[in-house]
Amino acid sequence: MSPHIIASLISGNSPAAVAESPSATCLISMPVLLLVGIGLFTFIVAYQLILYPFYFSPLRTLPGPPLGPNLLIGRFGDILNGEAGIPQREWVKKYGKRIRVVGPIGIQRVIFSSAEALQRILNTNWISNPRPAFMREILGLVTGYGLLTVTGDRHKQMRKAMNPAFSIPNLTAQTDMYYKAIDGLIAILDCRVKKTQDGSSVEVMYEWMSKVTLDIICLTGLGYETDSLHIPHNELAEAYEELISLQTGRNLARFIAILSIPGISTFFSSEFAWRHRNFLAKLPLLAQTAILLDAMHRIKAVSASILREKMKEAEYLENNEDTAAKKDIMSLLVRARRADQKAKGPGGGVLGFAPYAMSDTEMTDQVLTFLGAGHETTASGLAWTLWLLAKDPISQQRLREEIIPHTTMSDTDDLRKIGLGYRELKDLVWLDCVVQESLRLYPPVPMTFRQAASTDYVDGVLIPKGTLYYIPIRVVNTLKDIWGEDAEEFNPSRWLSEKHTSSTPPTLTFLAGPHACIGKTMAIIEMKAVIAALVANFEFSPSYEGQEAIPTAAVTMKPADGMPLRVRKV
Ligand code: HEM
Repeated sequence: MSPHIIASLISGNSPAAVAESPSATCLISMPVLLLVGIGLFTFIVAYQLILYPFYFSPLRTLPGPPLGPNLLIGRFGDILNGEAGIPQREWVKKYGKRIRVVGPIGIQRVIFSSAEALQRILNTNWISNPRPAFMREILGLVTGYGLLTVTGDRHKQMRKAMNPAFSIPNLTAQTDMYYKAIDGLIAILDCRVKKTQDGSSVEVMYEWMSKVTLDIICLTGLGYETDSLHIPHNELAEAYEELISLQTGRNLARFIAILSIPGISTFFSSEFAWRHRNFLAKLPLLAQTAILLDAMHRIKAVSASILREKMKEAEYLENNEDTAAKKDIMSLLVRARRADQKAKGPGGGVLGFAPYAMSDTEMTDQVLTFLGAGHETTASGLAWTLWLLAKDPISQQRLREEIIPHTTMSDTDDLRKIGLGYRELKDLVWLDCVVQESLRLYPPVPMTFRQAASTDYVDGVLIPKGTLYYIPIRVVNTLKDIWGEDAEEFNPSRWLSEKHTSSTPPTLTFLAGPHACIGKTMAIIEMKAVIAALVANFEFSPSYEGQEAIPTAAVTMKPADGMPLRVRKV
């Protein structure tokens, strides 16, 4: 129906008369168009928020929590205000292992927690269930567009190129590199404890863990000395501190909303955006983005310079046949790339196709990925382990008794040095039980997402293309039918039983399938080395009566209060 006819119906004039009077057409048709627009908008909103999820979606028959008091945000409020993974755990307990949750603006998430369903999503059909775009955009901005953001064939190639650098022989060769930072931390804590009158000091343990893990990952991953334990103003340490301070659930929700604007992540990655960050900071909602851009710019500059150094070094080693080659992961990758290029010749891969070799940009992105993926996760894992030991003095003492025979007392100070290698750390049974149990109960990455790229049947449920899967890492790690009635309690002894000493631990802490954490073994060995040295020298207890842990999660699950603990020399 043309606007003239609508206008004539309203005004009572003939359509022709209305058509001849442009001002009348304009006056009358505008409110009508406005009404039609409002009607259409209301319909779209109602369809998205209510009609589709509750009357048309094939997922509507799945059990799950009711929509909640606020139509616009769905159950998102519970997730934002609750402890990481806990609202989901309660829903799984109440509604079962296949549930649907309606989140903000009617977006549906499906939570599967059976082994079969997760196997299908993460392993068998991993290519059709990639990380969703919003997640790749966020990870790309803070950890570079490396292994964490690619999928399919590109991921397969990149992972194949990187796997050798994470092999057991390489990790074994690296273990002694941990101890410079670990010994530094022990000496600092000792000094702080000695300064107090009662021989005990309250230390914000997450901060110390963040520093020691940054120093270790920089040295083992990049061959770069940060020494953030002694030099708090180290440029990399400062930039990461800023990034970590941005990690709150609310900021994450804000970033997801902003990054859903098409093209915005390319803009944020540009030099132009960084140069105009002060202007961006003044715009509503973008203040945090400006801080993020600035921190990432500084981290990228350091990463690029590290890579340049590595390339020079690799060239020098080739020409001088030096045997003292560096053992850090980045040096190994750079040397492997040169060897590969040399063997196949320029453009001379199989059947004339260019062989796969990471570009310089991809290599810089891997530097960022190691720093982003390997630093905070391990720091969180360590802080939670110390917390659990502080609450369980018997397990803590048992651990000390296991470790002390493997230590030596230093001649210069009264500190115990451990210096244990890969194999010895792996063989300490109670240490293994404690670390595995802590990673089960407080997984540093409590959940992740996948998105169905095509329609599929999972666990008998028709999953439409585009459906978001919430991968419930913390929920699966504490399922009572797998772990027993004490599934939500800290009980390291459970790892002594035969059932749990099989080579495949049934936790999802490092995920499963082709995207499972490449740094798993490295992280576990590093955690063991740090915990062993700390517990051999110090006793940890809660810093005040009635202290509770407050896990907060954006990407990693950290203690909201930084985990203050009382530290006393043993
Ligand atoms: C306790 C410490 C750690 C935990 C709990 C952890 C956990 C995880 C999880 C859950 C994922 C899968 C994320 C997803 O697909 O959505 C992952 C992937 C990854 N992690 Fe870790 N991680 C830890 C330490 C490390 C370390 C030390 C490194 C490297 C130096 C590292 C490098 C990576 C990389 C590169 C990926 C992407 C793997 C791929 O997609 O192929 N992580 N990690």
